[in-house]
Amino acid sequence: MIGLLLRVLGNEYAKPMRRTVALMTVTAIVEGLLYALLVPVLHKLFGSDPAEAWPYLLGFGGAVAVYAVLRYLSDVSGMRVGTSMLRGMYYKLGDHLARLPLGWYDSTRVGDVSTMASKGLLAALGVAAHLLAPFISALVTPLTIVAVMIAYDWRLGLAALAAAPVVAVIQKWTARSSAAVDAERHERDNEAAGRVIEFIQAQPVLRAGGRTGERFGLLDNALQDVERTSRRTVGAVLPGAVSLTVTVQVVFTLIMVLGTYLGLGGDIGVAELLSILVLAARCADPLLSLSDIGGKLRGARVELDRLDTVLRTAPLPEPAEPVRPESHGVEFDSVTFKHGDRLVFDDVSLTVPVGQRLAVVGPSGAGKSTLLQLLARFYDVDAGAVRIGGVDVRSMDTEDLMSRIAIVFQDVYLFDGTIEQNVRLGRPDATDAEVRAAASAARLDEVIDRLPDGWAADVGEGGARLSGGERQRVSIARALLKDAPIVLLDEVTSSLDPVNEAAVHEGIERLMAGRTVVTVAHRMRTVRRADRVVFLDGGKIVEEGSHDELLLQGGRYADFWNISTAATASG
Ligand SMILES: Nc1ncnc2c1ncn2[C@@H]1O[C@H](COP(=O)(O)OP(=O)(O)OP(=O)(O)O)[C@@H](O)[C@H]1O
Repeated sequence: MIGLLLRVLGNEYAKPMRRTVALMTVTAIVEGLLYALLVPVLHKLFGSDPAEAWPYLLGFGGAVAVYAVLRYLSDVSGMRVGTSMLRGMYYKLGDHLARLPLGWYDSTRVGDVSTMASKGLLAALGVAAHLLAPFISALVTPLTIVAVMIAYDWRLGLAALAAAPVVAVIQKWTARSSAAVDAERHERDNEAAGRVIEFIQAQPVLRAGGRTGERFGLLDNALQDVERTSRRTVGAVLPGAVSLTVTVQVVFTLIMVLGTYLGLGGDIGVAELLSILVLAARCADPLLSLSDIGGKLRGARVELDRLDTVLRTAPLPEPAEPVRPESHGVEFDSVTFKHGDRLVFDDVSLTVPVGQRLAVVGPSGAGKSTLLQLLARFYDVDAGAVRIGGVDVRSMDTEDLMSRIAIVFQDVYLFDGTIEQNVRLGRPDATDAEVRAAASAARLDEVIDRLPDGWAADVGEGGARLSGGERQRVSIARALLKDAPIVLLDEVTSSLDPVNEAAVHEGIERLMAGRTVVTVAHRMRTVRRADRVVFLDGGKIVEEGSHDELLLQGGRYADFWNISTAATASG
């Protein structure tokens, strides 16, 4: 477990961790010796002169004081290591997430990463701060007591020691039988958490569609799964917990019977027997807590394993000697790309010369958005190359690549902050005048004028306080401020109101001016203004030319537009 923690976090924590474990072990030994001091105390108290117990009682008091100090120090040390690990883990996870390919972030990751950043990291903290000390104490204190018992009366000591292998076997057995269920339980918990988020987010759609019952069903199923796996977890752990309790009770009874036998035979006195029984009882408590601590440690292990898996996910390789392109034409050279088993591009080639506009059209699922994603290196291609200014994007430094591309997606994400902060993300070092110029070019100024707090208006989480068209305008202002030579645009499919539509269109025209542009196009006027159009389907470019040429050809593109325009007209 500690090995896993150190692997996940890095070896810089090895030294403080070793120190903490050593301190906790010494504390546990002192705790065991403390109980051992009860033997002479009881011996003297039941002896001929009970006053002789005083020096031992004072010694006991001193030992309690030493133990208290050690306990304090080891708890503080555990807490310190835990919190510094938590901080380190946050940074490590944050740095790593920032380097993972953007394609890694599909919708299922949100739940995973948020669970990891909360439960996973707290598990790491918990191991050092809360679980390690009781775990070490539960193992070392009884062993120390047994050592004292052996020194005192080897027969009774050995009887107590007999518990050790049985306890070890039970612990191993419980760990093994619960491992699979623990992992499944974790999956189910995550799934249920995801369903709850989905259920909350989908409320407007569900209510509008009157399908709340069905969705409740999905959530119900997930919760029932959680309940089922919880029951299985209890089923897997219970035999171990019961066996542990029974073993401890059996050994205790054995010591009592053996002690009574030895006492009756005159081998040991009442005081000795009483002392041994007190020691045996002190052994039992920490041993019994082992099953509880073991369960918590196993839970922490599952979280740490998942964290480890994410941290081992390789970021896209960075070139040793990055190349900086001189110009900004873009090119797909015999690109083949798969999403899992789905072949999205099969040997696709296209070029967009500097300053030209390419519109990408095709049926749903044809790979239009993926084309933009490959240009921005969300993923690496499986064969062929994507080039910018003749340079393979894999040979470019990622930061450099991203600085040359402005992306406007359909779904705009805004951070919970002011409009100004959100626009400034495009270029954090821009002057106020530049930010305002970009906002006005994106027709965002009229939105700002309407809002009571103007520039300082808070957009809410995800931009919830703005309309879809207004969010688009913020995103266009961001892209304008960035002033990148390449623009990738995923045109909004949902219809905007006429005012927003005109404003968004105007902003986009300004954004595209003089830049190399690749647009996923859904509107006739976007396609008309493009220099060239490609029609994607079945992993290939099936038609290519200007809008007018393609319409004249009367092929797939013409059919596609006739159907879409008829649908728009009738809608
Ligand atoms: N993250 C992903 N994991 C697996 N498959 C994916 C992923 N993203 C997209 N796909 C698949 O790749 C194919 C192309 O998807 P893409 O989103 O590029 O299509 P599109 O032409 O933009 O579709 P639409 O017009 O509906 O947005 C689809 O079959 C889709 O199911």
